[in-house]
Amino acid sequence: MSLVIDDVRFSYGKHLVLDGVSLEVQEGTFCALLGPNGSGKSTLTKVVAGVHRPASGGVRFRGDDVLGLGRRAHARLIGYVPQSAEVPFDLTVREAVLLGRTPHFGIGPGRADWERVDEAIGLLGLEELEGRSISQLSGGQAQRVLVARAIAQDTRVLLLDEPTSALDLRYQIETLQLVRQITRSHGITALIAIHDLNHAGRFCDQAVLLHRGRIQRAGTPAEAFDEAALADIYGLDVTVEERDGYVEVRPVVHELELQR
Ligand SMILES: Nc1ncnc2c1ncn2[C@@H]1O[C@H](COP(=O)(O)OP(=O)(O)OP(=O)(O)O)[C@@H](O)[C@H]1O
Repeated sequence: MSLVIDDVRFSYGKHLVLDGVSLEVQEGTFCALLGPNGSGKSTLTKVVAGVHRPASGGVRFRGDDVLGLGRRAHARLIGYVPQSAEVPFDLTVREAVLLGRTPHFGIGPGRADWERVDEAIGLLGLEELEGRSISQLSGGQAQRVLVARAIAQDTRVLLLDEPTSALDLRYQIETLQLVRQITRSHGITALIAIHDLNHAGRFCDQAVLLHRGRIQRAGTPAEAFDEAALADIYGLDVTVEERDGYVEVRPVVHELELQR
């Protein structure tokens, strides 16, 4: 039982961005997508989210084709947290989180929908902001609303595209802990595009390193974070050590020699 990405190729015009990406993520696994800027992480999450249609290859969940699903069925199966989202009209935080419930209800939300909304607002610590207009939120607050919306959507798969990039340290940790916890408690499969190798090493079960649209290494973080491979992919020397049971990656920083 797993999410399978099978030999996906995708181009923007003539620019090939995903060059035969294959990946299997078991149910209940928290998987990190890592790699330098422009390596294809966002594009891969967008393909799985149904935003982009691949030129070839497929995505399956529990053996069923995901990309052929209608919009509503897809949204009941897969939740997606984009890097940022524009909402065409102004909403309160609570209304924005309710948008996550639209694949589940008919004419209007029922009590169970509002319960899920309130639960997600509580999980993301947004209670004090719930009546606030989303146009008045800080970047990090808006990012937490997007995560709450996806959690309220109550899907089997959760895709998160750099959901912690605007969060302060406490909310970064809390959000990653929350996602890890729901993968454990609800058997949800989560795929997160993230830059911080150490956060991935601390919270994720599986790590996938993308470079120029291809997977270079995959496995547990300890397996994937190979010093030579990371140096090659990022163009920077690093050391990898185990600390308190987790892998820790540190850049080797050479002082810049500035020309006078
Ligand atoms: N809408 C677009 N049109 C054309 N090219 C795009 C588009 N979006 C992304 N690209 C290009 O595709 C490549 C992969 O981009 P993508 O956003 O998937 O990378 P990423 O690994 O998520 O990068 P980052 O870490 O900077 O967010 C890049 O070269 C980028 O310039």
